[in-house]
Amino acid sequence: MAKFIVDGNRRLQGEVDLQGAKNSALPIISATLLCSGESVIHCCPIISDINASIQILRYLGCSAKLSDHTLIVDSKDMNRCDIPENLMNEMRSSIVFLGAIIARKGKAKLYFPGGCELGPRPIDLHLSALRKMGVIIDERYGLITCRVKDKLHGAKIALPFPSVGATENIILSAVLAKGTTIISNAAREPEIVDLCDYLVKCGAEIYGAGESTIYIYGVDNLTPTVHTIIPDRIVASTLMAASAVTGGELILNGIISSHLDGVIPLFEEAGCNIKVRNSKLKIDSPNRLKPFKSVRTMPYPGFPTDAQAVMMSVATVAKGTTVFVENIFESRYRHVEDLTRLGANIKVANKVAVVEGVDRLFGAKVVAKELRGAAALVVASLKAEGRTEIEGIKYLERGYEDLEVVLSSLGANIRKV
Ligand SMILES: CC(=O)N[C@H]1[C@@H](OP(=O)(O)OP(=O)(O)OC[C@H]2O[C@@H](n3ccc(=O)[nH]c3=O)[C@H](O)[C@@H]2O)O[C@H](CO)[C@@H](O)[C@@H]1O
Ligand SMILES: C=C(OP(=O)(O)O)C(=O)O
Repeated sequence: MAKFIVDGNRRLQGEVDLQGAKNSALPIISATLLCSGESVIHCCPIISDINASIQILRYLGCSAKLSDHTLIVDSKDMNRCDIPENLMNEMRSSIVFLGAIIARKGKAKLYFPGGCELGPRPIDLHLSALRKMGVIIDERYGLITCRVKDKLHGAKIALPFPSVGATENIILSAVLAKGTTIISNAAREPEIVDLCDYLVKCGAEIYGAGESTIYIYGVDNLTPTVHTIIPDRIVASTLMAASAVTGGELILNGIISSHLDGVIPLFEEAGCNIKVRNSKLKIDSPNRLKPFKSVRTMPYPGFPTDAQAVMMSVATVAKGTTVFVENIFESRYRHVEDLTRLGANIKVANKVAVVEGVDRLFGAKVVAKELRGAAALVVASLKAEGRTEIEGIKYLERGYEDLEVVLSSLGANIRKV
């Protein structure tokens, strides 16, 4: 089992290029099933979730080749409409193959998805929307069997919560459905916009992506295209957090600053000086950070739940108290126990965590339990005095490409063993 060894308390300094967004690449990869032929996806991050998606594409009969961050998918020979349990278990995003397979084949047989445990992650909103669009669904023994009686048809779908995955599955099924689909209370994340941009380039008719109401007019077919994945705003937040805890100076290349609107003001509250020019962001951090006023996770454009854990690592060494409220997932404080092991002072009660900043953190052996919790441990370990060993790196590798190499290039003493 791979682990990180980190000798902390070194100031980070330097410049890095941002990787492509995992949460954008994954639904776009499943969307390649909708255009029979060769799609070219640039800036694809090299991470284990992308590898899992490639395995699913190949199982379905498509060819998929990832080389130098460009993924070429040819879906013309797609000849299956099922995904086996082991591949579904690899990641949460396996579920966004559902909408695309149904749209392309009129039937699908999938298991419930796996992925990081953050509390219950039902897919009831995905399934009830598909039912409204004419899909007959049987759920038994963890298997979801779907078939379309006649043709997939558009529908008016009001989501009770702006679920990212449900919005993506509805879009994927609606682009080739007969008639109009209107999604109200749709998720507004930049990754939804990127998926829609890709589909529109393929010939889909989608209006309102990035807003709460999305209109999709079904078309007869889509043609493959070339697309570049947007930069990863959560990796950007993680690197900013890593730099901030060490009092460092970091330049991030390739950002879209509006995607960081929920995050940048918090770093400024903490006393960091941030300058943005075009796609470059520079963050200079003081030796001692101030606490955040509060960190409350919300659907986009609010503060992203995926950046909560790394911001908590920043708060552990601020001079004062920060209150966190996790509003999206029931169990997204699993990193707290290990941060405490490094010397952090954190109390959790249900969705609230209160972090009293401490003067120093100290290296220890810790075990990551999920993706962003793993990133939070890496951030804290960079500040900790002495050696930290972080197990559970496989979770980190779901979403971060060569994080230890990136951090080493900034002066961190971190290695994978
Ligand atoms: C691959 C990907 O893009 N993952 C992101 C996506 O996950 P994901 O798409 O799974 O997240 P959702 O937006 O669907 O989930 C948010 C909340 O809605 C609930 N819910 C969701 C669907 C449903 O059918 N029923 C239901 O109750 C979930 O349990 C959760 O409490 O958005 C999350 C919220 O921004 C991010 O943390 C994940 O990184
Ligand atoms: C929770 C995440 O991903 P997933 O939905 O794929 O588990 C994440 O990216 O932080």
